Amino acid sequence: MEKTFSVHGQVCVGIDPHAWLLTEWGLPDTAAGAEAFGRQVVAAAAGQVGLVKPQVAFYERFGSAGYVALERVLADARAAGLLTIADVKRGDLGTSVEAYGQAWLGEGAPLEVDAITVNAYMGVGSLEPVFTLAAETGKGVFVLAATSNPEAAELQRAVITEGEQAGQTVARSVFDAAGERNARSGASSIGSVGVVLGATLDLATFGLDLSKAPTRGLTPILAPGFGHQGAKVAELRNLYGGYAQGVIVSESRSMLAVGPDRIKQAIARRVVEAGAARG
Ligand SMILES: O=C(O)c1cc(=O)[nH]c(=O)n1[C@@H]1O[C@H](COP(=O)(O)O)[C@@H](O)[C@H]1O
Repeated sequence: MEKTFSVHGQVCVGIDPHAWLLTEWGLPDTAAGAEAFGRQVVAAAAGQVGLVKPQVAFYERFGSAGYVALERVLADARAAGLLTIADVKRGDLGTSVEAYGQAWLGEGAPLEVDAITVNAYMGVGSLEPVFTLAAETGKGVFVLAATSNPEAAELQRAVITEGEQAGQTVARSVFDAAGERNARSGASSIGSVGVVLGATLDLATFGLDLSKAPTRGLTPILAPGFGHQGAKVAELRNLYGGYAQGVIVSESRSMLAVGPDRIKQAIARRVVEAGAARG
């Protein structure tokens, strides 16, 4: 990831083929339309950024044809040297979560990507098989910790009353669990267990203090919420403090909505802004 960041910066282009976007791009709201959309976004992103994040839901709505479309988009991204984050928000236990891991992070799997988003509602520990697989394959996992949607605050700000994490918010316990794994793995730079921290949030109200970077194993942060949801790239350092070097600045609609003819320029603009914000 450091190499990607140093060569291409921290911007990630979201690939979210909403029905209305397909219409605006002159494409049908079908699997073929979502495929063409994804492949055009990949072509525009190639060479400008290091990361793309397809939102799997927009492909899944077309069933098996949607998955074939997604496989082709992912193949294009790989061929273009882009790292891929599948936004699947999976979560389960035991051998079931292990199977999800193999589906997305397994070497040679049809849907193989470089990282996935996961949900810790069944406990961070339930995701251990995916963390193990990610470490073995050199891939990444982003655990939802403080998400950008307003409905999440009640649950994610809730304070734990029992066990080792008593007194911490749920969001903080997820963040700390990721940090512990990155430090434990001996990573001297950016670790493989990341968290999702929405850029629209006041993270202090989630019990999170990001002012100082850890001395071992920086936890990477997937940061959606820029652009359409209102967060500003120029605020990167204010939002993520000592962790700013490991933040993936993710945007979908705000870049995609400019249309196929102008998306390349929109991406280029954001890369410059994020570079300036990172300092
Ligand atoms: O995991 C995510 O990527 C995610 C987490 C979060 O807290 N908020 C959030 O918006 N997302 C995703 O990031 C994308 C945001 O899209 P835009 O709001 O169009 O930039 C969508 O695919 C969301 O599902």
